[in-house]
Amino acid sequence: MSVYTHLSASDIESLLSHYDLGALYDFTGIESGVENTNYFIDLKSGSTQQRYVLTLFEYLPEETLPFFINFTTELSEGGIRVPAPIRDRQGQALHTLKGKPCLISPCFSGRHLTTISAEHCSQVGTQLAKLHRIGQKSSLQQENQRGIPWLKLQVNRLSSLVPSEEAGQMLTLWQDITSELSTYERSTFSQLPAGLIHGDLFHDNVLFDQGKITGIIDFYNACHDCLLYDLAVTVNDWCINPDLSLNDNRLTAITHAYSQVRSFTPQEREAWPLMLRLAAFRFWISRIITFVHPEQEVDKEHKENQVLNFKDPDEFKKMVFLRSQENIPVLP
Ligand SMILES: Nc1ncnc2c1ncn2[C@@H]1O[C@H](COP(=O)(O)OP(=O)(O)OP(=O)(O)O)[C@@H](O)[C@H]1O
Ligand SMILES: N[C@@H](CCO)C(=O)O
Repeated sequence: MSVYTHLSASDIESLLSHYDLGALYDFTGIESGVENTNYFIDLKSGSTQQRYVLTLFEYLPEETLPFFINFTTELSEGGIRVPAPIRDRQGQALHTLKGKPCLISPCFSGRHLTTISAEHCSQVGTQLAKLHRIGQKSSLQQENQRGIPWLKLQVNRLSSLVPSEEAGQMLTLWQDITSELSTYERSTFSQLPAGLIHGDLFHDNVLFDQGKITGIIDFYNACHDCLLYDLAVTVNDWCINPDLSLNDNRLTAITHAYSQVRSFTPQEREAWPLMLRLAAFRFWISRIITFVHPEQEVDKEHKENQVLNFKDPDEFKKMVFLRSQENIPVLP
């Protein structure tokens, strides 16, 4: 279970003393999740009971959190259902508990999907495009911490840590991607629409209740980057067959719904196949670092926190190969 920092009722009550949300009635550690400690906290105010999510940040430094607080607040004000943190009596969202930064957020009903349909993908496409429209207008700043320079650094570091056959595959795939990128560099890529993106819109970060999206969570990879990259990350998780190839129906549903809100540019259509490979490569590398070589994470302070929910890096290695071989449908 991914509760790395254990809290008592009095720990939570000391935090709640800054807010007017009600009295602690119950609390439960949340088992899913990888990086942070999350608790459901049930509060009672008069005869009303309300559930919130308390997140303790195990790795993210405190100074990075205002961006996530402000971005989710902008999105929420723009009508997207995201967990904009709740502010205390002084208007402050960020607190510290047991030496770790923490936030209280609204809790959405429902669960993430275990079976994904084209209709679900259509809803996600619409919400992602709306999120991007807000993200394009935002003046908030946040670099992609896992962009091209990071990938380059990690490929170099990991090639001496992973088995030699895998190191060879990693270098070859990376060279293929970067050489294709360099041919695009001046024209296509520099002209791709960019803005703030979610960065990790896997299906376990979207909650559904009775077939409808109730909330998009986990903005801790949000940053400024190409909007198309965010769609590629999303498609590589939502629109795949069991063999990881692209599922045509779901892909059509997500891309058409997206394009109803924000039209794709000719440069985006051209860059799409490469973007799918780049997005798959990014998660291959981050999964190796998180799950196979966690000692490579920059923050050494928390290395006693063994990662509890394993995600297989090899799925994404296989996907990078597949995306360069399969026929990629043109964007609408
Ligand atoms: N606002 C929310 N409303 C309802 N449930 C939530 C909310 N935030 C988190 N959860 C629940 O907590 C689980 C873990 O949250 P999350 O995915 O943010 O974990 P994490 O460890 O912070 O991130 P990651 O898994 O990407 O490392 C979710 O799968 C969901 O079940
Ligand atoms: N969504 C990521 C984990 C959290 O960033 C993955 O599946 O590798």
